[in-house]
Amino acid sequence: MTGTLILVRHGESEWNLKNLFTGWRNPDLTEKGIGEARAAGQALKAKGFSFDTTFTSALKRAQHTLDLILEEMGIENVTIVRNQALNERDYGDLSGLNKDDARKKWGEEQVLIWRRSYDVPPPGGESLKDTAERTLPYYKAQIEPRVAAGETILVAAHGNSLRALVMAIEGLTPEEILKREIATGEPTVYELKSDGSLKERIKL
Ligand SMILES: O=C(O)[C@@H](CO)OP(=O)(O)O
Repeated sequence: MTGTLILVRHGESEWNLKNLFTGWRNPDLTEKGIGEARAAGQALKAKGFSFDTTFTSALKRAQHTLDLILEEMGIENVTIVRNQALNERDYGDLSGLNKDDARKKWGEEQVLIWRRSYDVPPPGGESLKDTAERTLPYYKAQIEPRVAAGETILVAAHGNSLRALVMAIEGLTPEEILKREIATGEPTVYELKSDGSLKERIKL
């Protein structure tokens, strides 16, 4: 038996547009982000998907994206599980700062290390490794068993919480996952085997 896991990053947020470090701060989607979420819903509808359960983070931009996808698909009665284990990585003291201003203050290289190293956290925040250490146990306990049992599950989350999941599902190294940019509002479909391992990755 195979199950289906669909991962989607939220649409463009107000702080993506302003080029601010976001993390656990809580901006909503922009008009463009709303359009991206609706387009994701249309793409999933065109493929005939329906969901046994859906998951999202405790943050507005991901929750709103999920709501818009379900609305576009005409799905009203599905369970929505919201949990902060799926939140974006906490950017600590960088949260709310402009990414270009941060580069001017700390230098290009240091900011790149904070943004795209595996285990160097930004001051007061989480590295990707820290993020994976809270996101993966949640995935293993709450999401993977459902997919392994043959369900179809949609997860609307964030660039770095999804990186943690993709790394585990695709068996990527830290170097490989850090090169993977997860675009806003573009669903990826994974067919998983009954032991949770990857059968096929389909980009919509
Ligand atoms: O600001 C953030 O929270 C994230 C995602 O937008 O940024 P980055 O691309 O640096 O991981």
